[in-house]
Amino acid sequence: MSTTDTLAKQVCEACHVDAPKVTDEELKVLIGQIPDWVPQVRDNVMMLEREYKFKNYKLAWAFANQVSELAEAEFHHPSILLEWGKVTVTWWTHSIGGLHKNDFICAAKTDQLTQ
Ligand SMILES: C[C@H](O)[C@H](O)[C@H]1CNC2=NC(N)=NC(=O)C2=N1
Repeated sequence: MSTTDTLAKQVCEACHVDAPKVTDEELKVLIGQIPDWVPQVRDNVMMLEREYKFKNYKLAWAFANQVSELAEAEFHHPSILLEWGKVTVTWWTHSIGGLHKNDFICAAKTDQLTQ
């Protein structure tokens, strides 16, 4: 079982405003488990982002719906940009303005949707 699988098998914990952001050390370890995801910083908020490519709009739309279902199941919600043949998914934790372990779990779960 890959470390991504391990991460994907975990469930998100309820996140409160004083939940800890991942440390730099944790970031290094966790990002290694989801190698296709890129840390991005926007308005001083660190996020995880990945682009998924599809043959057409309909397939991209169906994937975006699967990600939305995942978000509701985990009650942790990403930004989803749906375009023709492409879906960009961005995870971060609004309540702490940065990255929590939940974001890495959800990124790994998002990857599993394409397998
Ligand atoms: C309003 C609602 O409680 C919040 O948006 C919840 C649910 N979904 C969430 N999703 C994300 N990504 N971060 C949050 O802090 C969060 N909190």
